[in-house]
Order: sequence, then structure tokens, then C-alpha cells
Amino acid sequence: MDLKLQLQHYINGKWVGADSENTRDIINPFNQEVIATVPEGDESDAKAAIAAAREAFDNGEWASTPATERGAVVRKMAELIERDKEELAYLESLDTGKTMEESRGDMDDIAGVFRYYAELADKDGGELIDSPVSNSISRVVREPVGVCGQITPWNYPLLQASWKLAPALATGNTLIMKPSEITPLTTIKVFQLMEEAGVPAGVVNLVLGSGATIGAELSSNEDVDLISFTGGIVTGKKIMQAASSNVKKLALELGGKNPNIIFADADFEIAVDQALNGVFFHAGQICSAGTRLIVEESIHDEFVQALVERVKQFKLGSGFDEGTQMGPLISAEHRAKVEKYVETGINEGATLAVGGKRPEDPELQKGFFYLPTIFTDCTTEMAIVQEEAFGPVMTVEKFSAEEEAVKLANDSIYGLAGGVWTKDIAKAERCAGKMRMGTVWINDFNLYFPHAPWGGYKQSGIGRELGKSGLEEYTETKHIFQNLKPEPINWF
Ligand SMILES: NC(=O)c1ccc[n+]([C@@H]2O[C@H](COP(=O)([O-])OP(=O)(O)OC[C@H]3O[C@@H](n4cnc5c(N)ncnc54)[C@H](O)[C@@H]3O)[C@@H](O)[C@H]2O)c1
Ligand SMILES: C[N+](C)(C)CC=O
Repeated sequence: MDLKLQLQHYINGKWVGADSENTRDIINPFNQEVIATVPEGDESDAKAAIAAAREAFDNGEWASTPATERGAVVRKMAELIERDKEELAYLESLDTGKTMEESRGDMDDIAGVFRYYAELADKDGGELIDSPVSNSISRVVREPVGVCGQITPWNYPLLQASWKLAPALATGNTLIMKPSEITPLTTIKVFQLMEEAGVPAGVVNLVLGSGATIGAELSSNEDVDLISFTGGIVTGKKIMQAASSNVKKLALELGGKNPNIIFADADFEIAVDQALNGVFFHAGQICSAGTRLIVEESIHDEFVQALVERVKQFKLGSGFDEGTQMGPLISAEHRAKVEKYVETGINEGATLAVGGKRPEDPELQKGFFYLPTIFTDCTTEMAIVQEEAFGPVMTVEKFSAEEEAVKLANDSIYGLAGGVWTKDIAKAERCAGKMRMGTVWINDFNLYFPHAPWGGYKQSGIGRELGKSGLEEYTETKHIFQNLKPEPINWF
């Protein structure tokens, strides 16, 4: 398949092969066909990219380029992504199995992220602060952190990359990105676009390969000043340990096990519709999927019945077919993980209301498909209620009082996101105030946009992406104090 892509690393402004002869096949999750073969990097490739980024930061001009000019390059990226939207969406759907409609939506979001950070690039000229010393000037400025390692997951390959690339570039950092080894295509394409947009050599570097080699090198290498990671909690903890080598700045966007509370006074039809969307969109492979449904007892049975009836109608298929609502899971290994999780639920005594197996449709046998699944009679101590399945599986718990709903929602090591459905706004605000999560949606679910910070409480992560906070992650804060009338202290 000719994807018209430069299937190589991008280091110091050049497209280069891997030091070793190793390669990796990229697999289409819909039919297991090989879409592309890319170099599989090792530590030496990562070290070359880090050296290029270090040199570009220490001796290059990007960090001191006027912020307005950096903003113009970031804005150009938004324009190029819009220009190549169809091609990018095609590559994303090919690589992840998600529908073209989803991928097109992702590309719009990604262009929006570049545009947002382009606008912010030159808006922070520093701040004068009050000084306790007369005849002095005290000011606070923000400077780029330096060399940034950026590691992304496979579920939203380019979207998650854009949340890191745009703010890092806007603030004058240099970077090395390592996309997920199973979904590198759109990231490769965007590096081609960054070259076209005029990002100077060495400022952005791309290394393809596994987490255990490239990711581990980025996390531990002492020439890297910041590591920004989006992925699973187990990997996040490893990165945190490795990053202690030189006390790197750390941004971690980890998993979630997100509650969605449905009160009896919610708009029933909308709540059913959005509860389904909150879990089964992108086959549940979303960090903020509302997989823990917490439903008020008085409407529980009717609500579950409505969910099950709708789930039975879902159209599974190719992301390129009109009408497909849910694509395959990303890989055979990932589907096996989801299957194990469902088996655990059955063994724990939860009731399988629908799904719980692979589809029988002959058209879907080559893909990594799994039927949308709902468990009822779930209780908070069950592993299926506590652990992230990252697949199309919903657990349903019951509650009878507001405090109980909030307690159930907070009973998790995670704290990424959650939802509350009710027409009683005071009740919704009370719940939102008590829910220990980085995002709480009231009468909505899974909405994110560039202006709003994104990140987790508890073990869902450290730091924030998007919004102004997402820009600040890539800056160091410096206080410059100038004494305009120095005098001797006469102490010694
Ligand atoms: N909080 C968020 O915004 C957010 C967004 C998307 C995905 N996620 C989470 O990502 C997870 C799914 O993604 P995944 O399966 O790709 O996660 P993962 O942790 O397996 O991999 C993520 C990235 O880390 C790399 N990696 C693996 N081992 C590494 C190591 N030892 N050192 C450095 N890097 C290493 C991988 O190669 C990949 O690029 C889920 O838990 C999901 O919730 C979170
Ligand atoms: C952050 N988000 C919702 C775009 C993707 C999470 O997996």
C-alpha cells in the first residue's frame, strides 16, 4: 500500500532509517493486513534524537525566536492539518480502526488545538510584581523548559500528540516524540507537515519504536528536561521512576475508571443516549469513557432495559463503511485483555446483560471485534468496577441517596473524569463539587476542547494538558529582581 509517507525517523531535520535493520509491521485492526512497515528504533536512535534536540535548544534560535513568529509557525500547522484533513483522517482510521467520521472530528479538534496555542504563544509578556525593596524592579517571566520527551498512546494517536506538540513549540522548547509503536502513521505525516511549516532542524524529532527501548531512554536520559506521557498507569509509574534520574519535569495523563451518575429526575432519553456514547464510542478505548454507570434505584431496571435494547442495534464494521458505529479493538492482545476482564466479571458474580463475546458475523472475523457488553448487579469492590478495561464494557451499580452516589463515584484509585445527569442544578453542582476528578460534566459526557484544562486527580495523572495550564507545563517560571539603587549591607 503506497501511503505516500516518509516511513522513517525524523532527526535533526532529516528523514533517516534506524541504526539497526529492525522493522515493525503496522497492522490494520479491521482485517489484520499489513498497512506499512516502519523502522524499529533502538537506544542509539533515541540518543541521536535527544542530542539533536539538546543542540537545537542550547545553541539554536528557536527558544529566543520572538513568540509571535513561533505562533505563526504553530498557526501554519493548523492550516496544513486542515488542508490535509482527509488524508490524515484516512491514515488514522486505517491505523486505529475508528470510523472516518470520528477521525475527521479528531482532525478538526487537532487543528483547533494548534490554532489555540498559536494565539496564546505571544500573550504572556511576563508580569511585574510588587517588591518589598524601594528602587527595585521585580518581574516574573516564563521561559521554555528545554528538551522535552513526548510519549503518546494508540487510541487517539494524533490528538494526544497535538496536545503536546503545539504548546511545546509555542513556548520555544525542542522535543523528541515517540508515538505508540502500533499507530505511528498520522504522527509521521504531521512531522512532514512541521518540516513544511518551517520548524527549524533539531527542534522537533521523531523516533519510532517500542516503549521499553525508546520510551525508556527518553524517560531516563539526563539530557531530557521534561517528559510528557499519555498512556497507562503501569507505564506511567515506570516513567516516573526513570524520570527521577535528573528530576525531570513530569506530566502524566494516565487512565481512568470514570463514573457517570444518573439521577431519576434526569431527562431519560438523553441520559440513555449519552450514557451509551460515553462508553461505546471508539469501542470504549477512551481514557474518559464513562464505564461505571451509577443509576438511581427507582429507574434502574427501566434504564438498563433501554440501554440493552439500544446496544443490540449497534452496527459494528469497517471504519470506512457508511453507517458503522463501532470499529474493532486495536489488537489481538488488547481484545484478549478485554476478554479476560469480562471473564473476571462473570466469575465475580456480575450479571451479563448483553454482549460478553466476539460477534458471529462472518464479515467481522478477521478484525479484532468485541461485542458491546453491559454488566449489571455490580458492586464497588468488584475488579470490573475498579479496573480499566479500555474496551466496550459498561458496569452498572445502583444507588438510592445523593451521598451514596458520590461515594460510589469517588471509590476509585483514578480521578480523571465523571458525569452527573439531573434536572436539579443545585444537586448537580453539589455532586460536581464533591467528585474528585479533573473534569466533571453536568448533563453531558466526554466533551473536551482546547480552552479547558484536561488531566486527572489521584492516580489518573500529574499536571494538565490543554488550556493555559497546558502551555504552562512547558515553561519554567523565573523571578528577575533588579536593584536600581544598590547599597552596602555592612553586615560583615
Ligand atoms: N489521561 C488521558 O488523557 C489519556 C488519553 C489517552 C489514553 N490514556 C490511557 O492510555 C492507556 C492506553 O494506551 P496504551 O495502551 O498505548 O498505553 P501504554 O502505557 O501501554 O503505552 C503508551 C505509550 O508508552 C510507551 N511505553 C510503554 N512502555 C514504556 C516504558 N517502559 N517507558 C516509556 N514509554 C513506554 C508505549 O510505547 C506507548 O507509546 C489507557 O490506560 C488510557 O486510559 C490516557
Ligand atoms: C483525552 N481523550 C478523551 C481525547 C482521549 C482519551 O483517551
